[in-house]
Amino acid sequence: MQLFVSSTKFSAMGAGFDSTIDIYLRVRPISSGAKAVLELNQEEGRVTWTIPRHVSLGLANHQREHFTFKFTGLFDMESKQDEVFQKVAHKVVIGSLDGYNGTIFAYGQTGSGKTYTITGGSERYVDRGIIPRTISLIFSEIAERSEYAYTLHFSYMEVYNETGYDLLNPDHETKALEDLPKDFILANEPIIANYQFANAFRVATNPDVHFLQNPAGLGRNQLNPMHIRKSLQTRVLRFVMIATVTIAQDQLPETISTCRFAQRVAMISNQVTLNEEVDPNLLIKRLKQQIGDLKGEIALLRGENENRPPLSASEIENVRSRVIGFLSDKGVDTDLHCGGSMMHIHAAFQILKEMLKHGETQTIKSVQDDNGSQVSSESTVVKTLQVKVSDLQYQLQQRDNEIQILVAFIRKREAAARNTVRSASVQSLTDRPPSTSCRGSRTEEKGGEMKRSQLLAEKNVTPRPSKSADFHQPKSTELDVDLGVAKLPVTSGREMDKDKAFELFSKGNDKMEAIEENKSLLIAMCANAKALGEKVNRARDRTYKEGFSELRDIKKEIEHLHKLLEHNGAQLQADFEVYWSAMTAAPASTETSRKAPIIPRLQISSAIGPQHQANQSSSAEYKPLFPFSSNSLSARGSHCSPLSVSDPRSGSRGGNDLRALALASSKEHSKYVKSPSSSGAGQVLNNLDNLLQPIRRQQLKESVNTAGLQKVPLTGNAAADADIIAFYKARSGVLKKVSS
Ligand SMILES: Nc1ncnc2c1ncn2[C@@H]1O[C@H](COP(=O)(O)OP(=O)(O)OP(=O)(O)O)[C@@H](O)[C@H]1O
Repeated sequence: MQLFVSSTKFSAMGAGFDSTIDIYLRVRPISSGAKAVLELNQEEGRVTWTIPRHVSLGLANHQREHFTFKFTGLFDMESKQDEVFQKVAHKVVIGSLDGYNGTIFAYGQTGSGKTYTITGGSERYVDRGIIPRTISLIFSEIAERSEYAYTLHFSYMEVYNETGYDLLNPDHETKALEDLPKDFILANEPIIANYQFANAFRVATNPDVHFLQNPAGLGRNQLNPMHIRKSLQTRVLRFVMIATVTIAQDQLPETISTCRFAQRVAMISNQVTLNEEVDPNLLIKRLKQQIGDLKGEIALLRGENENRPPLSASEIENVRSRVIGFLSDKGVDTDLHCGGSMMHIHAAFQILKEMLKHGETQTIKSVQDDNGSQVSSESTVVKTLQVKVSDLQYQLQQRDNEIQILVAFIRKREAAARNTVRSASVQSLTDRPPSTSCRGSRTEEKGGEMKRSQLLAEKNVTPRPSKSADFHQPKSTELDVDLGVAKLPVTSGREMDKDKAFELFSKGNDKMEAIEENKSLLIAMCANAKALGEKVNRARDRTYKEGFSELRDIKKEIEHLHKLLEHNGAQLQADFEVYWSAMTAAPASTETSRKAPIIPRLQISSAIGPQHQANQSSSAEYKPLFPFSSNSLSARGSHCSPLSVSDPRSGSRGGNDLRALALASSKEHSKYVKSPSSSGAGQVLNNLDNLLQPIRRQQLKESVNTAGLQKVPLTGNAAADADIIAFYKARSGVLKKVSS
């Protein structure tokens, strides 16, 4: 899928859905001093321009006073970049992630705000345009869509009439469109090095994103419908278009022409289809499965594959209960699923036949008894009763199963308890001479009780005390021993079967009861502790994750702001160099100072921070605030810096040269601006990195564990480790594929 963001409308999101192209109108604020001649009225998506008569008289279109155009939406002079993005681009970007190509295209006369809308203003963060906001949205969306893997290709091109050139290619070679690879829009290699968001691409998961930028100065006359069709074919016609206009008097004809053009574009029908690229292996697997299913169905219909033994009684019962369920269901659409073979189907019909016969007998009986009035109700009652019986049988079976499980469980517990108590009690019983009492000595018994209490106290469990610490006194030491409940014939303690003796001994013994009770308590508490532990872990994971993604987003924003500040700083310094050269080269006449247009820019730029101003006046030891080298800045090319110093819109390459010159000499004069190492943003980023580090480590560890890659040699460096793990995961994927 591709998303083109270019200096133009696209709205339809449904597969195979026909729609017209959405056209938005954006009105640029007029410059101070310019005269607004158009009155803008908006109602129900219609925009009406009212031109005062004295203005319209000067127009070539014969004194029309009203023009009415229809747009999907209007952004007036007050509209902010965020609003434009949310209304125009958000759905297109999300649509591109869902598999629909998307194009956002700004169209309008020179200076009407195409670049401002698409790329954004270069000085204030809030002024960032559709491209940077799109990139942010794509990355935050794919972070949420962990079930998909995305690969992002990014290109940045200028298309001017029939030529285009790659803004990310350092040689900036201009080529005719037909000389560019035919699929240049589809398959540009990821060119990211020069773009300020390059770091973000480390994530390496994204949809194809293509950004097109029309050149400075490209107006309505150069980019007409003919060029659109020839250059970018239907692909570009799947778009959202933003028509940019100004209501200044001198732009009036262009504004009206832009609106007319927009109306024509709005009439183009736009068909959007879902791009689905399926992994060939997955497709083969899916088709094989389909073939298997179809073969099974054919065999079933032909009555083949029935060389299996006849249905067992329980299988027939199963079919019967399904048939009963089917008949008792009141829904008309209910299906009868009686099993996977012809035999099952035959059995179902057989059962139905029996039931029908049975119903007939009942009917005949009923007719004889009652002369017909109860026929249907009686057969219904029979059916209902049959259903109930079958239900009850089923429930009985369930209960039986549960009882079996419980009995097995209790037996297991009893055996465990026997082992514990036997070592403490039975041992003393059998080791003692037969003439002595079977009761243990008080000291031993107390000792045993103490151990149990200590154990339970350590586990923080309140034990149930035994009713009596003593065993019953024996009535006879010769023939039998009174164990309170059971009489145990004694010939010799040593000859007695130990297990049997213990069983009889412990039966009804209140100590045994206490042990059982305390044991259940312990089990319950363990289960509770386990549940609580899991709950705590879940809560902790959730909090960590939420906190982490919030921190990561904030960090992204701060990094961006930081870069923006650096960039603005470099501009400021360059502007200052130009200003300084001009001031030092020319004689300092009052006239020159009055004409110098650069001074207000210095004042604006100094708004970077009051601290900067204070430092400037208090010390001569300043380092550059934004230490771009002249090389690094010129390598960024025209897409990274405005073209001129005094007027960012002038588009003059001369302005660029001036800046390059200024930057070359900026090292010498860099003392006027403060070092970034002490800047607040740098500090905040460091702090955030420190905060994110342990969480990243934890995430890395988790991803290693999840992937079963515990033996992967890691370096301790988060970025390097992430690459190593990605490599190992890819490798194990390939091995799996090869082995399958
Ligand atoms: N909505 C707006 N709010 C504030 N300033 C704006 C707005 N639109 C445009 N501008 C400013 O107006 C000037 C011209 O805008 P921009 O460069 O975007 O025009 P353009 O249509 O791209 O022109 P060209 O076709 O010559 O490249 C710039 O200084 C820009 O910052």
